[in-house]
Amino acid sequence: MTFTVPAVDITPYVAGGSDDQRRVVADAVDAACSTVGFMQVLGHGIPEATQDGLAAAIDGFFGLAPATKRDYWVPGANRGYSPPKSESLSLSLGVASANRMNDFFEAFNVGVEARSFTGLDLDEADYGINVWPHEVDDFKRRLTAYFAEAGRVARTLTTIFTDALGLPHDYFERITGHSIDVLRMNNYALPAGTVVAPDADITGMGEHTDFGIVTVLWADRVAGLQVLGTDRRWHDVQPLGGALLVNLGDLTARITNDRWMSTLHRVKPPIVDGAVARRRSAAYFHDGDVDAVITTAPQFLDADGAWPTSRSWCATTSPPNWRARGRVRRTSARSARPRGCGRRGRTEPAARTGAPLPSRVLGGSRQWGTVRRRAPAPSRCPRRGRRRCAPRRSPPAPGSGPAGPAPAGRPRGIVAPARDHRPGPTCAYICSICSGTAPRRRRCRAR
Ligand SMILES: O=C(O)CCC(=O)C(=O)O
Ligand SMILES: [Fe+2]
Repeated sequence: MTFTVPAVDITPYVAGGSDDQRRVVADAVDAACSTVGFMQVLGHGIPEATQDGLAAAIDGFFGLAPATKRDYWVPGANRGYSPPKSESLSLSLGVASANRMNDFFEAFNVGVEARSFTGLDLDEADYGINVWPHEVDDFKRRLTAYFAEAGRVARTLTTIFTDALGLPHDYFERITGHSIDVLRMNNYALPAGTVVAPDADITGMGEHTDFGIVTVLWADRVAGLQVLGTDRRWHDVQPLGGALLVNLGDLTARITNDRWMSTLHRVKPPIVDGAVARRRSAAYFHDGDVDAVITTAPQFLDADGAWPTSRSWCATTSPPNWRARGRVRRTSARSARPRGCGRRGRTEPAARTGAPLPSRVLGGSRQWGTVRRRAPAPSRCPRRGRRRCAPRRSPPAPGSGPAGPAPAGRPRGIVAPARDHRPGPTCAYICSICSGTAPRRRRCRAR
């Protein structure tokens, strides 16, 4: 099976188009979101000059001396600089990374501030306050210009989503009036002169799902981004010329009862001649209002109240991206659940009833460290009622692993409360760590 990230030209929504043209776009988006969770978006209308301005701002900042960059580190806030190895995104899945190393990317974040919504009495701590390095020419203007364009694209996409999903036309407007939107610029580079062994296991950014509504990703056409396919394999993805990559976050998966996919992805740079090619990206996260309540839209609840993807929860052979499968072949899938599955006969409360998920659990300072300390990853998988499979235990390299205090400085993401623990991708992910090192049954007791 070949893996492709479908290309969708959204011009009819950007520059005007007939109803028929828009329908074609909405159908293509529906297909991409149901089968891959990622798409290549063409016709987005962001001027090249604005993208060049973004690239110049990225180069300007990351080219500063390390000590200068650290002046813009705002621990505890989703703003400013995030130094290399200060974060480990696989912790968003409640586990340490397979190689026990933090991610080597460095990042800089800017975003919407609470104070820009006058009269709403929002808490600055839920949003963050931007810092603007004065050492970089035109930094604020360039980023503000790109931010506005990326936000426009994100909102255009949610308009397409309402058409594609048959939702009320103001569905997303109602939960994004003061959306916590953040632009995170990532720089994947090792210090000059670093020689990397050909078989070194280094992680640019650990595997994770995004947790908001939709992410608009500008990236260099350089290898490194990998997306997990339903075949359980990681696939290299680079943007097509002129395209932005777009992926869905966990909130959209929740709204659609996993009809649309929030897909695992990571950045693993290829090592060529002992070196890693520098790569830049800028992810615009459209995450929704801090006080929005995210529920499964009624049309995505099963008529009989059953959880449509229950097979995949426990199917020992189901791929991490289990959701589309379970949905598409709902009836037969259910009867084909494997024997001995601890989930058998149970129902999934949230999806069944559409129980609301307060997006406040996504908000706050959005610090991995902070959130993790408050809500440690459950040691039991609450939906299965069994112990979670444990990641491989080996002592971390000195000063490198996420053992010890959770890393402060992870400015995005949630560790959801137990009721939101998502056994599909999470458990599949953990098992993918276990696999290959020991018989799965011994290592992975949840299966
Ligand atoms: O750098 C990339 O291509 C991916 C970035 C990403 O996934 C993120 O920032 O969440
Ligand atoms: Fe991501």
